[in-house]
Amino acid sequence: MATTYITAAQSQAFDAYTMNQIGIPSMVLMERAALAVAHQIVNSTSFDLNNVLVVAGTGNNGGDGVAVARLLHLNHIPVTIWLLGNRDHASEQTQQQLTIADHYNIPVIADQPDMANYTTVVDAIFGVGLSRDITGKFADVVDAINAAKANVMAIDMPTGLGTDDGQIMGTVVEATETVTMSYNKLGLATDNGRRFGGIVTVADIGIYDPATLTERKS
Ligand SMILES: NC(=O)C1=CN([C@@H]2O[C@H](COP(=O)(O)OP(=O)(O)OC[C@H]3O[C@@H](n4cnc5c(N)ncnc54)[C@H](O)[C@@H]3O)[C@@H](O)[C@H]2O)[C@H](O)CC1
Ligand SMILES: [K+]
Repeated sequence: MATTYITAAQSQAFDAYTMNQIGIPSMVLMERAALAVAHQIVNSTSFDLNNVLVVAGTGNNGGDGVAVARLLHLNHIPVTIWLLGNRDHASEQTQQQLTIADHYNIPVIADQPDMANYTTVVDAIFGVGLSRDITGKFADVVDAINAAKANVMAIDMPTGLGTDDGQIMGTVVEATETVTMSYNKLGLATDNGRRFGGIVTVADIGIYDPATLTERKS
């Protein structure tokens, strides 16, 4: 069966269709995404789970990351969330995920930690919402992740890699693995995609392609 590759716009359109036309709540899609990522982190041989750092943006990619942190915590894996930005400016779903994480007393830090303390990093900074070059503080965070020895699991896309064309948008996370939602992404099928996305897993999270009204093909 041929693999389907999509763009960021298609990904966002399929999400919207599944939520708004079919009626699956965004938090359900986010939970299914997080379950797929957590499952891969636990079952892959790539990751030493002694101490995990989830680096989360304030968009829904970050929301996925916060949900992954909670799932790892429930799996008795030590995990810390490094939240990049103001919690009050986070998306509705990400704020809800942070409130949930608070109930489990999962530490949420704002300042860069000593990266040498962590054995695995989860890249939940930007996904298909990346819309411009990464600069300033965000670029410094990407550099810190790449300088660390820990293996990296990227959620949906390695932060900084263009979803549609695999262009490096200022800088890019060097991921060991990527779990991308619903369909593979055109940017992951490029030389940069292979180099910075690492091993790619496509997670079926119940997103439907409105054009074919069928489940994900493969
Ligand atoms: N229900 C759903 O929509 C699901 C989405 N999933 C996950 O959501 C992300 C896409 O989330 P979104 O909030 O649209 O965008 P990001 O989190 O990727 O980016 C956040 C935000 O950041 C801003 N931004 C973009 N580029 C830059 C930059 N270079 N510097 C600073 N800020 C930037 C921009 O405003 C973005 O909106 C998707 O990847 C999935 O991980 C779920 O997985 C499934 C359900
Ligand atoms: K990411």
